[in-house]
Amino acid sequence: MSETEEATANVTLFEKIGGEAAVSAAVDVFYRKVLEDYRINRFFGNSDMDKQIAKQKAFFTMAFGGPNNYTGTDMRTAHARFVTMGLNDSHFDAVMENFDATLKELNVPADLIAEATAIAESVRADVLGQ
Ligand code: HEM
Repeated sequence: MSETEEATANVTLFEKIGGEAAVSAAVDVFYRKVLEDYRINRFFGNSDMDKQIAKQKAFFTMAFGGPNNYTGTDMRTAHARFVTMGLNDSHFDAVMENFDATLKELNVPADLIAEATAIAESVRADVLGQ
């Protein structure tokens, strides 16, 4: 390992991506895209988006290795009622497309996008009740 690699080995994705400001900006852009996406926006028809955005910021902050202030529900429980509405892999894929497009738009380097995407992918089975 080079000195630079050693120095960055313990840095969390949260820090590498740019900390609170970057996660906050990314979640705002992400939900703008999700709400414009006809494939998935119906699921958010009854949602309080300010609350949802705040929960999602806390969730991704925790999932990316930042401070854990997430007080929301676990992923399986939180999405169970949407599974009964037909939530499936195609919807999850659409969310991931918006996630990827958001990080690209914010010029997040490709290796960090790959790391963030793997984390988001890791909740697929829980979100879909599989
Ligand atoms: C990377 C995948 C996903 C993550 C990390 C995620 C994360 C979250 C979190 C943290 C919450 C808040 C839970 C709470 O209320 O305590 C939530 C709620 C919700 N999610 Fe997801 N979610 C994902 C995928 C999806 C997908 C694929 C859909 C539908 C297309 C979806 C639709 C919703 C809706 C509608 C709510 C409820 C908002 C409300 O309370 O009204 N999520 N999600």
